[in-house]
Amino acid sequence: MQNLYSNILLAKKNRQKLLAVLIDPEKVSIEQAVVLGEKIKKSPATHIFVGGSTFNGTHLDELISVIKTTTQLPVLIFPGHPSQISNEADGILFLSLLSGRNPEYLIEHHINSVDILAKSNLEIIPTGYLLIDGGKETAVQRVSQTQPIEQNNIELAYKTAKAGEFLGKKLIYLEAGSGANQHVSLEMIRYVAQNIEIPLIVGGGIRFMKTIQEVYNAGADLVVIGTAFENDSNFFSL
Ligand SMILES: CC(C)=CCC/C(C)=C/CC/C(C)=C/CC/C(C)=C/COP(=O)(O)OP(=O)(O)O
Ligand SMILES: O=P(O)(O)OC[C@@H](O)CO
Ligand SMILES: [Mg+2]
Repeated sequence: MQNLYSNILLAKKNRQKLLAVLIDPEKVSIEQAVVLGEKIKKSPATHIFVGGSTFNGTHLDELISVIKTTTQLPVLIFPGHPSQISNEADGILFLSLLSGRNPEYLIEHHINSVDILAKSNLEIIPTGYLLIDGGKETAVQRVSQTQPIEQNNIELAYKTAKAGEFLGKKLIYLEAGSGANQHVSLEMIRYVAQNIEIPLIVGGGIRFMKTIQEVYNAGADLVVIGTAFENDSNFFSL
């Protein structure tokens, strides 16, 4: 029995902020994974997310088991596709792309994941995933063929997140897209965080330690760092 979600809730209750490092399996070899795992172990990260928009699942089990030899941090699958599910992880963010209107990303991939998930020990965490315009076309947008919510449409972001909560999602993830020019605005984070009960994840385009703090202060419970750590594995010690 996993307790990933209850630990996230507990952290929120205690105002303890969480930090996930995103590992893109397409960019990391098995050899590199050992070094990366050691770096993550020394970093302030509390979670490891594994996933990529275009990854096809090759060497995923091995990659995760190698990472797990280096660190005890919980590993959560952050899937772009059902092929990215691995039983070596601890849990999965069962994303539904609520900002878009593509049925594949609202329900189809989920149906196609049932056989593997029903047999797995993964803790499944229903997550409302909202793509917010980050100033350039992102991989998620391209792959999912959906339009992001405009940065200035705070009302729509809020209503989409709240509808997700009413639907029973356990987390809301505001995503500006990997390598976004602009992260989700602090104003949008503040408004959404103040008006939902469930924990809020924010990621995409966050490049500085200072920004992580600002995003926390605006109300994010968990921040995701991908590109900044991919480009510099000493990012957190700067
Ligand atoms: C439910 C299952 C198993 C699959 C569908 C899950 C859904 C709805 C995904 C939403 C759309 C999507 C393609 C999300 C990708 C999330 C992700 C892993 C992002 C990180 O990858 P990037 O870093 O953006 O990709 P690149 O490195 O390829 O640019
Ligand atoms: O790569 P970055 O820009 O840090 O984005 C992380 C994550 O939110 C992408 O899905
Ligand atoms: Mg990436």
